[in-house]
Parts: sequence; structure tokens; C-alpha cells
Amino acid sequence: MAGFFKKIFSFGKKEVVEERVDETAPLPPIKWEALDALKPAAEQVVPEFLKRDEPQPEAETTPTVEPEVIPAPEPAPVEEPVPEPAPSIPAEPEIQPEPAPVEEPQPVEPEVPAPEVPAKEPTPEEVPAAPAAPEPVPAPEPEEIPGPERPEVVPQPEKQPEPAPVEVPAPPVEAPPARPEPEIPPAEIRAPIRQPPPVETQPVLAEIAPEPQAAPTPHPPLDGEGRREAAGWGDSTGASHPHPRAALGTSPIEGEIKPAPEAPPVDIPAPIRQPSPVESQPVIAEIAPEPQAIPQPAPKPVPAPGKVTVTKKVEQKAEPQKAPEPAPRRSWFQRMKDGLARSSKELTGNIAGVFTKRKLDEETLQDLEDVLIRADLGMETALRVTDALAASRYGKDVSDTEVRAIMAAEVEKVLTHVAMPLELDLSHKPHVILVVGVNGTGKTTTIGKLAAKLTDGGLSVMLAAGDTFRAAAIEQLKIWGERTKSPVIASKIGADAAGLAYDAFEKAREAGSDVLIIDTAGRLQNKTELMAELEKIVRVLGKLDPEAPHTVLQTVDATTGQNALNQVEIFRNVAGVNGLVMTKLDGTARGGILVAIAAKHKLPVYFIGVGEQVDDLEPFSASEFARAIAGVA
Ligand SMILES: Nc1nc2c(ncn2[C@@H]2O[C@H](COP(=O)(O)OP(=O)(O)OP(=O)(O)O)[C@@H](O)[C@H]2O)c(=O)[nH]1
Repeated sequence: MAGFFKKIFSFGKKEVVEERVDETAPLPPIKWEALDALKPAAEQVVPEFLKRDEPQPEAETTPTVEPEVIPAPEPAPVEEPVPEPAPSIPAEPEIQPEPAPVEEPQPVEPEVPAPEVPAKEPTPEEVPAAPAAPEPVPAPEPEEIPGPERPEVVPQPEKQPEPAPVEVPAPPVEAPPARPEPEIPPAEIRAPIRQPPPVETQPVLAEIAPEPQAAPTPHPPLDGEGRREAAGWGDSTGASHPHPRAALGTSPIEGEIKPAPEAPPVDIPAPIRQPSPVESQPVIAEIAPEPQAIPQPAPKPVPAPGKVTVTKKVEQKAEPQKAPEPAPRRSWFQRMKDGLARSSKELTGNIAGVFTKRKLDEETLQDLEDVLIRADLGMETALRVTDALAASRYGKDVSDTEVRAIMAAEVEKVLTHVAMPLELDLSHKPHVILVVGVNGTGKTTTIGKLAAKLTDGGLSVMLAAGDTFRAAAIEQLKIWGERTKSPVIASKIGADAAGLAYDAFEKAREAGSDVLIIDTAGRLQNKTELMAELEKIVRVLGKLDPEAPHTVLQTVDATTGQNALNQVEIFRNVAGVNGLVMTKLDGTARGGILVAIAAKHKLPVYFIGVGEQVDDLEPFSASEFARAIAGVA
């Protein structure tokens, strides 16, 4: 068979050049009888395909497909010149028998001969015969051939035509486009596609169809947008489509969609919004079937993979995850221990470094003293620890565990005297608590935490925004007042703090409040002004109650280290501080400063803060603090 075809092709090529001139002439009537007689010449008919390219009538008949096929095989046999195609013309009768061969072999070759025969020979007259032949063939051949042949044939002619046949390739190329044109309807569909109605889904197919040469491959032309459009349609028609969401879930489609980004789909977005993610999937299913519906139905449903929905699914997953977020609350001791972890870790680590396989001697004791001082525990406490250790373990092997235990015991002894509970003398109405301290040490926050404790204990509390220099401080106190349901007395920014304190005292008394907590500014930058202001507040309050303020609390920021010692010294002298609140013990390695302050000033430490939350303020416990900082369970 291959040899047979080659000959035909060779003829066709040569003739092509000649025939083109003839084709322009009108086509004479076909003589079927004569054609039968000419059967042997069928091979020579080859030249026709060339003519067919130009002749319009052929396009209608199925034979058009055949002529197209011809060009593809042509390349090889250019050598044999067949000047006289005339006899071959009668080949038409052969064309009918061709159907059978065409079906058998997938290769287009068998089909090629049939069309060729009629085309070339009939310079003018015979040419018409070619179109006539196709008419009988139409129904059977087209169905079988179309699916497989189209994709194969089209690409071949274009690629194979290498050098000489340059002329030939041109015609075949033209032939293929002619076919799609009849299908043009799809192009028309695009316009409707932009419109939301479900009918638009068809247009999408049309777009896909053209590419179909890629037909074997899924949906190259579809874009993410295209899918959306489809999705919109799918929603409306989704019911009719059998494609389950599961099918759509496949990811493969996505890859296809990406490659073909087309402008038209952009319009589609509107419909997409309407459908929910789930709906979009059905749309995809619709798109796939359409292209297949024409040639290949079931197999392509795979397009469901186009699941642009994948992104939507992801979103759905994210939503549910957000819901569950309960936070278990740790015990106070655990929180304090965690808060002091940095201080403890550094301290115990250094101690372990000193006592690694060493006997306790003067050098070792000196090293330990240095470690304790660097931990801000203070000279006094450091000496207490080393003295206690030397008294019981000098000259002996000592482990870091034993050292930490002794240290915890000595620290506790120092703190025990300052670890006192805050006592309120409610014989005074109100009991006035003046809160002082450097800016940012936690005055306002501590006031809020304390107010919460007092109100939770059934006491009525009133708050006074004595820091009149900062609007933020006033607003912050108001927030705490709302949280604790405590009235807040405030004034304009820059107002006299002493005057505000006086007014607040009167109002608290009038209201019968149990406790009045007064916030103050902490501008150490201008010590003179600060001292004057605090002294004035104390003096004014004394006018209403000689013993007021009854409690002067100073907040000390543990992160300030040794500076805290000086701060306490200043405020104690200016405002008569009689109690401390150590704040921010969480997140600092300098918690030991609390021990140094206690040892030096011997002021009561009422509370410690280990966080910003309302319940992160707890009464100070010497034992707990000592064990926590020494790393003793
Ligand atoms: N981590 C931690 N932060 C705290 C603690 N106490 C207060 N803070 C934070 O420290 C910052 C300052 O707290 P404030 O209460 O505004 O301090 P202040 O002394 O009133 O500051 P001024 O209003 O500027 O005078 C805020 O962000 C508080 O949330 C604590 O115990 N631990």
C-alpha cells in the first residue's frame, strides 16, 4: 500500500503546478461510466487534491477531508512526474470502495488516493467529478475518520512539507481551516458567553474546539477565568449535569487551565461570584462534555479536574480551623515560675559552672559570690548564701543542686520580712492608695489589676487619673474602670494633679467608696517638678484625712535591674512609699533585684506582676519566689 500511495503523491505534486491554472476553469459534468473504465488510473488521480484546495464545492462534501490527508503523505514522492492525469479521473468510482480501507487503517493514506484521483486529471472537466464522488461517501466515512484523523492530518501537512513541496503545504493548510469554519458557530457563541445565562457554556466549548487539534489532550484553552464563567453557567444548569463534585476534585484540570489564559474569560467573573465554590465545579464538568459531545463524549469528563474550586476548598478548610482556640490557664505558681525562668536559668547555670567537680574552697566561694551579685541579688544576699554554704560544706564536694537549695533558703529568709499582704484600713472611707513610680513601670496596669481584685472581693473602688500629662494614661485608666466597674475621676490634660486628687477624694467619700486609687505621673526627667507635684498631692489629701494617703505603692520594673534600687530611694523620700509592687518579672533575667531591694529598703512587697493580664498580679510569696529563682522544685 505504501508504494501505491507514494506514486500517487508524486503525480500530484507535479500536477499541482500545472493544474492550478486549470482549476480556475469551470467544472464540466462528470461521466461516471467513464470513470469506472478509468479505475486503473486512480493512482494518477493524485493531482486532484491540489485542485481541491482551491475549489469551493468540495468543502461541502466529506471528501474534503480526504484531500487534506493527501498533502501529508506527499512529501516523499515528488520524484515521479505524472504529466497526464486525465485517465485517472474516472477513479471516482473507486472512491466509494475506499470507505472500507479508510476505516481499517488509521493512517489517512488509504483515504488520500480516493480524493486525489478525481482532482488532478480533470484539468477543467474532470475536476467537477471529484466533488460528485464524495457525495455517496459522506455519511459513513466522516463519522469514522473525523475523530482520529483531524488532529493527525492537520499537523503533518504543515510540518512535513520541507523543501520542494513548499507549494503543496500551502494548500493543505488552507483545507483544514475550511472545516472549522463550518463549525464557526462556536465563535458566535463567545458573545453569548459573556452573558451570564447557562447557554453560554456552549460557546466555551467552541473556543476549546478550535484548539482540539489538541482534542486528545484535555482542555488547553480554558483559563481560570474561563472556568469561573463555566462555573456560573454550571450553577444554572448544574442540575442537568451528572458530574459529581468528586470528579471535579481532581487537580489535573488546573494544569490545563493555566496554559491557556484568554482575554474573553475575564468577562465571566461576574457569574462566578454568584455560584458558591461547590457550584463552580459543576460548571467545569459542563465545559468538558461539550467539546466531547461532538466527537468524544464520556472520556473527557475528566476536565472536571479543572476544579478551580481547589482554591475554594482550601478556604473552607481554613475556616473550620479558626474556630477552636481554647487557652487553658496555668496555675499562678506555674506562671510565676515560667516568668522567672530566664532569671533562674541564668543563675542556676552559672552556679553549675562553678561547682563542677570542685571542692568548696575560698576560690569557689568567691566565684559563687560573683555569680550571685551578677544575678542582681545584691551583696548582702550573696554574702548570706556563701556564708551559709561555707558553714556546712567547706572543704567538701558540693554539687550545684546543694548550692541552689542553700541559696533558696537564704533568699527566702531575706524576703520573708518583706513579703506582707496589703492591709486596707476601711475605717477610712475611702482608704486612699497613691500609686507612684517611673513612667512605664506598670502603675496604671497595676491599678487596674488591683481594682479587679478589690471589686472581686466585694469592695467599692474609685479611680483617679492623676497622670494629667498623658491622654493615653487617662484613657487607659478609663478602660480599666470599665472592666472593673469602678468610676474614674479624670480631668483635662495638663490640669493640676493635686486638685484632681482632692476632687476624687471628696467624690469617693460622697460615694462611700471603700477604696480610692490615685494614679500619678512618673516623670523622673524633671525630678524637681515631680517631687513638687507628689508632695502637693500628699499635702492636699492630708487636708481631707491627715492619714491619707494611707498606702503609697511604688511599682518597680524588674527589668531595670540595679536602677530599681535608686528609683525606690527617690520615691520613698518624695512620696513616702510604704509598699512595693514588683512588675514585669516575666521575661527578665534580672528578677534577683527584688531580693536586693528587699534587703536594702526592707519595704513590704505586696504584689508581683508576671504579665499584662488582669490576673497576672498576685500577692508576693517569699518561699515561692525563692524556690522559683533558685530552680528548686
Ligand atoms: N510583661 C509585663 N508587662 C507589664 C506588666 N505590668 C505592666 N506591663 C506593661 O507595661 C507597660 C506600661 O504599663 P503602664 O501601666 O502603662 O505603666 P505606667 O507606669 O502607668 O506608665 P505611664 O502611664 O507612662 O506612667 C504596659 O504595656 C503594660 O501592659 C507586667 O507585670 N508584665
